Amino acid sequence: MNPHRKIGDVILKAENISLSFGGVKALTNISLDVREHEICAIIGPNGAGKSSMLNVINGVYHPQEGRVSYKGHVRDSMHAHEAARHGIARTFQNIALFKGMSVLDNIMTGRNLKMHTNFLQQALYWGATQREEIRHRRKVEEIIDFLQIENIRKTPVGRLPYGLQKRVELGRALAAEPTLLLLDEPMAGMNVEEKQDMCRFILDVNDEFGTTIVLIEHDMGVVMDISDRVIVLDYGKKIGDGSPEEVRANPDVIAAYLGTSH
Ligand SMILES: Nc1ncnc2c1ncn2[C@@H]1O[C@H](COP(=O)(O)OP(=O)(O)OP(=O)(O)O)[C@@H](O)[C@H]1O
Repeated sequence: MNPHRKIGDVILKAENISLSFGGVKALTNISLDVREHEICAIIGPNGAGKSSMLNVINGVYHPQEGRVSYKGHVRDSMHAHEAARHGIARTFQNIALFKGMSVLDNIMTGRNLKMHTNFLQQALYWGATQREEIRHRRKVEEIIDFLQIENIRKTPVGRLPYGLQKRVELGRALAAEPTLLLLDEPMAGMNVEEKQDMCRFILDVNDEFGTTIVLIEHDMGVVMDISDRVIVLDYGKKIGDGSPEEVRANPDVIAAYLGTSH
């Protein structure tokens, strides 16, 4: 990791978040901070509430209690499209790409929020629309270079191996030029080599673009290797929060998570 990386101020603050689905308490009184430029992992056994927490952060779920502030602004209720507009992008546990579309076109869909011209403007101002299109294409090509997927840019995503599909999904999230990138199990189902590649890309995104990253990951080796900080959930409660070394030595975490054959 780049020794000159500088972790900044708190960019995202969740305070006393509680979320239930009917009788199921998915999250109980969770508070957490994420600092600018850091890589923060959320770990915990199945059903611990990790995905729910990510969904609260990007406005998909609305907690019954607590509040979230992002870049200093408190949000009582924020919707997913607003989160995206404010620079929060995410990938999903199950790949959510258009399988019949090419890699290039899939990544281009990540630019949607950046497109300023509407249908009428497109009809009236053809030149401006063309220039905007060229600008977006250039950005997408940069991402394709960055992720080293030039050779498959025209390939329909459904024909790619799983590891590459995950990389394309990362590309689509990057196309939105996010400040905060949420990754839900970016390495699930990958072989060792694919995991190493993905780790490198995550570290490079953080390093080169300064993107703050919150990720959910089950692979402990990966989590401990790439994270600045690890937050541990168990049965919807926070039981650990600290550096990888601190979390590794936390008895509650060992009992709840690391001690199990997860
Ligand atoms: N939309 C929903 N409707 C009802 N219950 C839900 C919903 N989403 C999550 N839950 C419940 O909330 C709890 C936390 O689930 P969540 O998916 O957040 O856990 P997780 O830590 O991400 O699990 P996993 O590692 O298996 O993905 C579980 O008991 C789950 O069944």
